[in-house]
Amino acid sequence: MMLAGVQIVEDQSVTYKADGERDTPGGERSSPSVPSTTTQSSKPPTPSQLQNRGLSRIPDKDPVDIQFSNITCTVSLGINKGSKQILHGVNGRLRPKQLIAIMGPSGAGKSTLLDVLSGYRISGVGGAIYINGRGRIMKRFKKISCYIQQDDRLQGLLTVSENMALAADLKLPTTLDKYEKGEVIEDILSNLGLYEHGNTRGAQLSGGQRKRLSIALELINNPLVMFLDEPTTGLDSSSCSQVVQLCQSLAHQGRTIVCTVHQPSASLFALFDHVYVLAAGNCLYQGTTRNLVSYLDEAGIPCPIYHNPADYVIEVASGEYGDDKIEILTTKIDNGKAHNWFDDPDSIPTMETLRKLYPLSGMKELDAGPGTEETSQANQRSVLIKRGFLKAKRDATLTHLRVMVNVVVGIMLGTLFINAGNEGSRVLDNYNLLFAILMHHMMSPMMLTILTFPSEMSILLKEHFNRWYSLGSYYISVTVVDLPISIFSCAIFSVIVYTMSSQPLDLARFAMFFTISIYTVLVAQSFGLMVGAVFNVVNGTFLGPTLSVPMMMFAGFGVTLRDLPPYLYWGSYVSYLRYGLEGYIAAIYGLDRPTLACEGDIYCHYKHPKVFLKDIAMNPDMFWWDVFALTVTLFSLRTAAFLLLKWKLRAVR
Ligand SMILES: Nc1ncnc2c1ncn2[C@@H]1O[C@H](COP(=O)(O)OP(=O)(O)OP(=O)(O)O)[C@@H](O)[C@H]1O
Repeated sequence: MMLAGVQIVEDQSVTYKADGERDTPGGERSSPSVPSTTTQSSKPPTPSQLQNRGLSRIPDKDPVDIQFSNITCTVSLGINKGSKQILHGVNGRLRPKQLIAIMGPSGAGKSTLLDVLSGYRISGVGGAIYINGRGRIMKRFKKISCYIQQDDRLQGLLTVSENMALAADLKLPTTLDKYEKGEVIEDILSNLGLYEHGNTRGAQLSGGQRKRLSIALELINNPLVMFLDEPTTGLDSSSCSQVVQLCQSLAHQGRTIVCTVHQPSASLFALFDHVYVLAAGNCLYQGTTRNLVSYLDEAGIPCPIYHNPADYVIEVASGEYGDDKIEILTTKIDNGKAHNWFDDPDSIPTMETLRKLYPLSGMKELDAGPGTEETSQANQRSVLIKRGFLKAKRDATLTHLRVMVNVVVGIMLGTLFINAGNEGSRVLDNYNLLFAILMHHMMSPMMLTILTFPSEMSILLKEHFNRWYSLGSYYISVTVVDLPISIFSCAIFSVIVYTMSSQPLDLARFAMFFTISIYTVLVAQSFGLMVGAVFNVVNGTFLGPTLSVPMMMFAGFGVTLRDLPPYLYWGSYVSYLRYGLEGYIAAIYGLDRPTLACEGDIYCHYKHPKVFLKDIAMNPDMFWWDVFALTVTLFSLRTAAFLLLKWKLRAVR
């Protein structure tokens, strides 16, 4: 069988032809200038090779046939800017045991179609998707499918083996013991050529290895349908063919594998069984890879000899040969309704036949189980906590730098305000120190969260969509993992600054001081989480500090609470910094602190703490009220951050 300039021979290997006519068996010659590219590495595996290479866990469930009809996708362009339709009622059929490429020029809607088919995109989507003849039920479909997005969202701090082991703990039934899970992991890693890289961290893998690890992670629960967005982007030709050959062997084992590809080389193109070509949201062709050239011929847009048909069809789709050609092809394929270019189109079962072939009773097992995820919430939490601590141990920013910053800032503030805590003439200095401590506890955890959470967010989106865990389990684990690190860094900072600045050496006062410090850290972090969950790094970095300014204004530091205009007094109730500052004052100057010592004979206005407290209009007896207000703020912000995360997980789709 010939594609233009590319021959697909019996064993599906690819050779270029120097010249000559199409479909003339035996008439092919190799050109010295265009050498034969049939090499072992580009050769797709033969059936026996496949048996050796494929995963030993061949899917034991029914293969999946996907049909979609009249799919539209419309996105809003913003307030008063109208909307844009990306997909214009496309139709198609994705047959099982096939590797299917969705192709088209940039902006044609490939990723959008994949998002819709995988169920990732839900807003603005119209049309119908049928799975084995029945309307797609998302909960059921998610159990048999996975979506691997273009950017590899991997845990860079964990090694390949750790990534796999933790994924196995989340995705395989808890009834399997570690040896059984280990066998699954070994099988996948060996087949994907990653076994030797088991001890390499995710961040240190090459592009091709990262892509293979992304696939390996999703293969753990043996999905029947895999959607891959641009799995070859950014890879060299050898890595590209490795990844596509891998997809091909997985497909031929009984899975339905759909990939978007940009502009595959002829040899890569030949590895796909089926192609679905899009142009500006319309279908130009669907059928076997081999039939593409004949299709173009028949449509009167023949592919020139020596031209890679994949390149040619993309040139046509991008309108290089005129928009009328796009229209001709869209009409010819009936926007994806026609199946004439499939192999043996008459044997393609109808929806009714499929329903009979795969009766509803077969879904019983699939529908069993209470949750969407594979394992219980308790198991998800414990695995995520384990993963969180492993990451925290190695995280240079969130853990090591954070502890270092607390030590360094503690020493700096301690040096700057040395002995200010017990000196009657330096009460105002000490007041400044307490405010500076409050600022430190507010800014560093908030900014750290705003800067680091958006990258976590993309992993959360992928893993949550692919049913690794629920948002609740994730959120609890994040909170649990962070708590000891926050307590540890806050404790170090507090001890350093408290002792260096000579605050009263009284355990009760230190405990009060530390309680307010840790509350401030946790509240600021929750605020950062809220901002980080909704905004990207750039907007978050701007909004976090900007939104914190009113909190500082209402803390009672620059303008005392007494001097706040009555119409702005409400601000002091919502500012957690007000409770923080009041709490610090209660810890240091409350509890009937005796008169302070004054150095020399100078006049010490504030050597009587009561005078100072009166001037700053703060009541030292409000400590427990402050703690209560901070507790309420903490729980409110944590709940708000959770709800915003939940909203975001849906809103991005
Ligand atoms: N949320 C959105 N808002 C506005 N336009 C969008 C949105 N999402 C996608 N588009 C537009 O829809 C078109 C199709 O996008 P899509 O990402 O599906 O294309 P693609 O074929 O995958 O392109 P590429 O190969 O470059 O990734 C593009 O013009 C894109 O700008």
